[in-house]
Amino acid sequence: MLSRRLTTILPSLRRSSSAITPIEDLEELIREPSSFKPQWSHLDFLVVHPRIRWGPNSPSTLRDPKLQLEEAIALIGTMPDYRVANSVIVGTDYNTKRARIWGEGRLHELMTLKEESRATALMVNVQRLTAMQQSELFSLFRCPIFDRFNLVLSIFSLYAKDEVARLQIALAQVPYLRQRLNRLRTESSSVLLPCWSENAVVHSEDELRQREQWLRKRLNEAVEKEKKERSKHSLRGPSVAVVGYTNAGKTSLIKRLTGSSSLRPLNRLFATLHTSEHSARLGSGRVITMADTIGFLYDLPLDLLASFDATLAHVIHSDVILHIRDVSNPDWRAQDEEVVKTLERLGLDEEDRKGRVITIDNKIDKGGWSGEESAWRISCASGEGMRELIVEVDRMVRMRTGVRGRIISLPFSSPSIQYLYREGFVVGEPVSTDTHLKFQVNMTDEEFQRFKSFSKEIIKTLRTK
Ligand SMILES: Nc1nc2c(ncn2[C@@H]2O[C@H](COP(=O)(O)OP(=O)(O)OP(=O)(O)O)[C@@H](O)[C@H]2O)c(=O)[nH]1
Ligand SMILES: [Mg+2]
Repeated sequence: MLSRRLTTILPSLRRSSSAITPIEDLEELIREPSSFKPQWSHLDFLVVHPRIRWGPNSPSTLRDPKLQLEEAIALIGTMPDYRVANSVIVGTDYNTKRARIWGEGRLHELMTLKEESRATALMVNVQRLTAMQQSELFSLFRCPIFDRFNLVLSIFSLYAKDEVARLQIALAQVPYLRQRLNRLRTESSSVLLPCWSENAVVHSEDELRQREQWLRKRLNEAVEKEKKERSKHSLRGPSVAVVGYTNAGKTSLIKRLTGSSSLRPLNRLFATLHTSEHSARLGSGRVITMADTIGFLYDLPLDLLASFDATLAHVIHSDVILHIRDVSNPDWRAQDEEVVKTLERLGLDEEDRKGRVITIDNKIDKGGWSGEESAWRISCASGEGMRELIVEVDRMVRMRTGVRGRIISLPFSSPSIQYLYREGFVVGEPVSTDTHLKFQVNMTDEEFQRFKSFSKEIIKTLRTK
């Protein structure tokens, strides 16, 4: 019989556990960043990676358990006050979905390890523990029990900078609560939730449905407002999005190509949590808008990803997508597979990918290469391969946006000249005749029509003056 009396001092909760948060309080929680925080301010983790034993039902995975454990440790390192006290890989028949995951012997070893390491939290490195598993593990370990889902949710809630992000996180928490509805009738329920403290027991399906509807409505409104704001400040030209596994070098690449001083590459998972846009000028003179995006992560739960759809959705509609991979990471193949899967889940099928995605092998200064002929090899650190990549981006942008070369002849004093330069349409030096300048420009048909109506407008204004 397992000892249920093994206790640890529970880390103090930010707020005392309460019943359901009424919608009015939720509103306040979402408005007020300082109250929207992970539930625990400081934790020392025992990280356990369950290595699934090979068997007829085991899932196929390219991943090395050691690398998976390292990634879980790096994820915890993303939180400023979370530390890893100890970590271990333990064989398991996880597929059997046993309530306690491991047998008694293994559990005893883990509980001893937790005590010896003075850990105050347990992280089981699986996508999501069932409500039953979480509750059972809590009754044994007497500390907060994390899986990848609630760890990622805690990270997101700590760094949620605006209302949209906070609403997305609150929405992502709904299915989590629903799964635990009515199942948990112990004290444990109040410490199982990653964000603010709530008690799943007192929720009813109706209350949750109301909350979900309210959150969706608020989220739609907030997204519309943000869209309007964005369109006011929106940058010009074709759109190029940079996607990839977290820490692959997306921000570094955009910083290299745009020189944007606001970008800060960091050696941290999820360093970028919000899409941002930056202007770059290609060799052809075209101005493009580059979007830096949130990194993908192995096993990032679908509903969590879906809750961040609002940000990622427009990325998928970019004219060109750069998929950057860190080929110096021994795990790059599995990461690559995960990114491709995620893009598919977001609606980018194989055919679409072929015509729109440029695959990039980054960090070649650290060694490693995918061996794939079609991948562009670069180093954001040394700048190697950058020139060739820019030429390829230019080619792809032109192909995707149907840009054609044209000659436009304008009088020396035409105000439209400024327009052509400002929009980045001009290629090379103009040729002058006695009265006119001849410009070689690259424009799509749509841009040409817009230019013509702009010129007409200008001429009209000049005439009426
Ligand atoms: N050696 C080397 N380091 C690189 C290179 N590119 C990026 N890095 C480093 O890799 C780390 C991650 O870079 P970021 O550009 O922040 O990566 P990211 O893909 O934006 O990461 P997230 O925003 O966290 O998803 C930083 O420490 C960079 O300095 C490279 O070509 N060579
Ligand atoms: Mg980044």
